[in-house]
This record gives sequence, C-alpha cells and structure tokens, in this order.
Amino acid sequence: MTAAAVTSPDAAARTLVSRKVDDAHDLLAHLPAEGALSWVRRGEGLVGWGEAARLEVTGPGALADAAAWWSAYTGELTVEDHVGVPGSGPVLFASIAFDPVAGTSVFVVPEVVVGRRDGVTWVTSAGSRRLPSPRPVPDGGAGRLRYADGELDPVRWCAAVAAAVERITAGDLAKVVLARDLIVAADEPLDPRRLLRRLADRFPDCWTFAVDGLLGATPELLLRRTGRELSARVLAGTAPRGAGAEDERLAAALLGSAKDRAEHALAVDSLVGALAPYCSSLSAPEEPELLTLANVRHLATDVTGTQRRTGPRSRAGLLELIGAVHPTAAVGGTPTAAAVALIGELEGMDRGRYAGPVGWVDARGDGEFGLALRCAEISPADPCTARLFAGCGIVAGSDPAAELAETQVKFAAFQAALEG
Ligand SMILES: C=C(O[C@@H]1C=C(C(=O)O)C=C[C@H]1O)C(=O)O
Repeated sequence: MTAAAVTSPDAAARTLVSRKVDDAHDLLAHLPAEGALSWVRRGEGLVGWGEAARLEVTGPGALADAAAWWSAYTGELTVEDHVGVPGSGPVLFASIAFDPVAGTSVFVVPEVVVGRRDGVTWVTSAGSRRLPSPRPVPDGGAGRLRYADGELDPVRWCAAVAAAVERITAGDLAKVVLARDLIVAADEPLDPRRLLRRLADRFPDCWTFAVDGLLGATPELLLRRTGRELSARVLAGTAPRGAGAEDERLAAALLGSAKDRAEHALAVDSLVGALAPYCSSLSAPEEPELLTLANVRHLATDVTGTQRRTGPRSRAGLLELIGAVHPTAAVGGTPTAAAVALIGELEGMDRGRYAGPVGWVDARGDGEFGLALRCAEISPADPCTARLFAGCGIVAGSDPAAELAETQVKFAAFQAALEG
C-alpha cells in the first residue's frame, strides 16, 4: 500500500463552520478555475475548492485506509454545523481508481464548500464566511480542437470486442465492459468551469462532477447513503436517440430487447448481490425503466435498501460499502474476476479513475458516489489536452460495429461540452 497525505499545518487544529447563506441558484458559478470540485444535479449538491487536506492512495486496502484517514481527520476538527443536513460539516471529495489496488485514488478536503439541498444554501469553511460572489468565466472557448485515437484505434478496438464475444460464446464469462479512450488537444487551456456548465445544462438528469481534473456528467449513481437508507441507479443497455418517430421506435426497441434486458439484469444482480449482506431490506423493481438523455437512452433500475442495525456489517461506512459493490457489472462484467482479467487483456489501456466511483462523503458517513462515466481527464501536465473515455457492455450477440457506434455517441456527451 502506498499512501501520501498532505494536510495544511493548521488544518487539524481548526474549527470548521457550516452556516446558511443567501440562496445560490447556481452553485457552479462560484467555482474558481483552479482546483474545481463538483457534485451537482439540478442546481443542488456540493461544489468546493482549495485543499485543506489531500490523500492519494494505491494498493489493497486503499478504501479502508482512506476511511480510517477520514475518520482520524474529522476526529481532530472542531465542527460548528448550523445546517445539519447530509453534506454539511466536513466533506471529503473522492475519485477512486477503477482498480484501487493498482491505480491511484484521490481524496480532497476542500478549504471551502458551498452546498445546496432542498433550496437551502450553506457555506462550510474554517471560520465563518459569506457566500462568495459568482465568478465570471472568461468568454471564448478552447479554440481549435484536434482529436487523436487513444490506446486502440477503432479497428483494433472492434477486434477486441470480437475477441470478447468469442470468449463469451465459449462460456468463459457472461458479460464484459470494454472501453476506449480518445485524446483531444485544444489551442487554449481547457476551463473546467465552462465544461461543467455545459455538461450541467445539457444533462440535467446527470450528476456533474469534478475531482482533481476528472470531469464529467454521469447518469449512474453507484450508491447514496443517507443515515441507514441506501439507494442506487443501475444502468446497462443503451440505444442512440433518433429524429422524430425514429426516436420512439428506438426507445421501444431498447425496452423490448432481450439482449439489453439480459445485460441490464447482470448489472442489477451484481449490485444487489454485493449489497445484500449489508442490508436488512433491499428491493429493485422487476422491470427496468427508460432513462432518456440528450445523446442516448438507457435501461435504468433504481435500487433501494436499508443498512442493517446489528452485526459487524452494521458499522460499515460508505467507503466500505463502495469497496464492496465496485466494480458492478455496469463497468466490469460477470463474473467480476473473469471480466476484470479480460479487460486487462483486451482493452490495452489504463482506465485510471474512469469508471471508478466518484463523489463525496461527510463526517456522518452520508454521501453519494456515481460512476465516473461520460467524462474526461484534463492532463495535469498540459491543461490544453484531455483524455475522453467511453465503454459498453459486451454480451453474447454483441456486434463490434454497433458497440463502436455506442462509444461514439457516449463520447459525444463530453465533445459537445468541448465544442460548445
Ligand atoms: C461504460 C459506460 O457506460 C455503462 C455501460 C452501459 C451499456 O453498455 O449499455 C450503460 C451505462 C453504463 O453503465 C460508459 O459510458 O463509458
């Protein structure tokens, strides 16, 4: 295990205050260009900036170490929480590697958090603060954009999909999610605020997130914990949008597709199976619904549960629960170990934090984590370049060309934000 924690010298000794302020209808407008942290949906959620503390962790036990670190950190703080809702008081933003054993997960405690829930806005910071003024984002885009293939060009990626279908047909596994990356280079540095604004405007049903240069708008909620109540939105099974009557036809075909329903059921089963030992009750509707986004439609199932009140698992915090459910078959496959091994063999890229859990947790253990999808990582070395990611579930009968087209419509979510 390697862990590197950076904490500002006075952080542990200080008093953190959460106080209600005038309503901020537009949380994203308060973000500075540097170090933007976000988890926002329909004008509610959390934004943050500055780093009171930061932890980077890799290896077995990465999430347990992060949970212990967060508990020790919050234990040292004096907190005056005048708001008392999930997300008030100390908050940790997190972006966890797809493979937390091999990849680096990043945890950031912001200096300042602005939160909004049920129309109530608050600020959390050391000492009392007003709502900072909105900061205008300078006009003008990133200039010309040049795209380049990532690790696998489309032909080689289709060959990887065909190889996966063969392995599935041979009975090695039932489902694997294969992803690819796309590199974009701009003339000017990419401004995360402009990208977040466009993502939030175009995808109001998604969670617009930013942690340590990884930005996106995800439609998939891996797990929310509010007290003992747990909820998730599982997605798998995708169709493109069409014009006019074609759009309705595509929607009906998705809902009626045996292939997509089977692929979806594997994703729901993987979450429910992993969560069940922690729950006294857990339920998922029999039938998936359609989630309609600007670029795609998904089969969606909202799962709800209650965490046990007794036994060792009753004490599991949100980070432990995240470690137990990730990777679900929405981003890994079925069975998990075989799918993750096949991803390593065929995908040819390091997913980094793409398809990993991203979100926040507070000192009570309440929080929300999505899957980092429909996203891009701005290069830490060169803010003019970014790496976009998109993947799809491969099952028996998957057609490589159709899967390639699916990655293209998924990339289009972030490309539209880039191209404005
Ligand atoms: C892997 C991604 O999306 C996942 C795969 C889906 C599918 O294959 O139908 C649908 C939603 C997500 O669970 C992605 O967007 O990169």
